Amino acid sequence: MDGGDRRDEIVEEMCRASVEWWNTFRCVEWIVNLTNKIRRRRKSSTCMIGIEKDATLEYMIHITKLGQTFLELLSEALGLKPDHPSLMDCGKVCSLVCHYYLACLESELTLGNSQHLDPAFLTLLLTKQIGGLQVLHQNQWIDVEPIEGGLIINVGDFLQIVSNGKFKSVDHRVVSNRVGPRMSITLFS
Ligand SMILES: O=C(O)CCC(=O)C(=O)O
Ligand SMILES: [Fe+2]
Repeated sequence: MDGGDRRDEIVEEMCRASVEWWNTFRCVEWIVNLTNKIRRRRKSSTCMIGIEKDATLEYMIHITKLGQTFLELLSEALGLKPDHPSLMDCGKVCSLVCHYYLACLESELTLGNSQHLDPAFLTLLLTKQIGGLQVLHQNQWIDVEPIEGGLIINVGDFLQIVSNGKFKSVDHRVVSNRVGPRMSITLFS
């Protein structure tokens, strides 16, 4: 993803998102292509506690690149050059976190993940089918529906700082579900 023909349009949408205080983005179809590519190479991978090590490493490489492309687009949305160093140095260090939320019969009594902001530039979140993520927008919790084969990208604290508050760190939480388990893989970049 580099925005291709739609690059200008995407940058404009990002500007609008910051003005309207939506700091959650959806990146569709990216995962479908990547999963197919990784699957073709699966045979050579080594299993580590049920997680395929090679596939995980390959996923990290691609998603880190995607995070950097996203930062380029955000730079442009801030009126900077896409390779502006202050933003390009961000996103070089990242960590991958996997969450496993059990189904909960009394889901109204608890949360999967309580209200918080992410201490990162961007959070790139992969989750399938089961919802639960909510973002706080104008004092209301809004459901962020998972997109099959897509990613949810949230602005974190550091991006809020380097953008002088133009992009806002997303206040979010994960509610519990009666169905499950729900899994998510988060890259903090
Ligand atoms: O599991 C999710 O959907 C969100 C996880 C999250 O907010 C986090 O890892 O910081
Ligand atoms: Fe988070």
